[in-house]
Amino acid sequence: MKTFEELFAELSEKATTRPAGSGTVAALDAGVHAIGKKVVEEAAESWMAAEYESDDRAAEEISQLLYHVQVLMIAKGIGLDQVYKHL
Ligand SMILES: N=c1c2ncn([C@@H]3O[C@H](COP(=O)(O)OP(=O)(O)OP(=O)(O)O)[C@@H](O)[C@H]3O)c2ncn1[C@@H]1O[C@H](COP(=O)(O)O)[C@@H](O)[C@H]1O
Repeated sequence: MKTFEELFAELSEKATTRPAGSGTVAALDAGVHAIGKKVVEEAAESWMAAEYESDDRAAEEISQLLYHVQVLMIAKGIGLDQVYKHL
């Protein structure tokens, strides 16, 4: 288990070190357009799971949404503080 901040630190490190086999590196290489499509896809899956599936399934889809949102942030060079200042 990891926190939102811990995942962001892990993904940021992967973006810098670019380890072989990293899905995050592949997603970053695919670009903002492709990452954005994944964000929309996972948002829709979160919505559907919340309406029609168990709370645990909804939580799983939401975790995937948060992951892809973080990848989008890293692709754009947007840090956590830049987002948090708007909360
Ligand atoms: N938390 C996640 C995470 N959540 C979602 N995903 C990706 O998002 C996809 C979402 O699942 P779906 O079932 O919707 O995907 P799919 O449509 O079948 O998959 P694709 O064909 O789109 O890949 C997963 O297949 C993963 O590719 C994640 N990929 C990685 N992480 C974590 O990110 C860290 C770095 O991962 P790597 O960069 O792969 O090392 C690790 O801690 C991982 O646990």
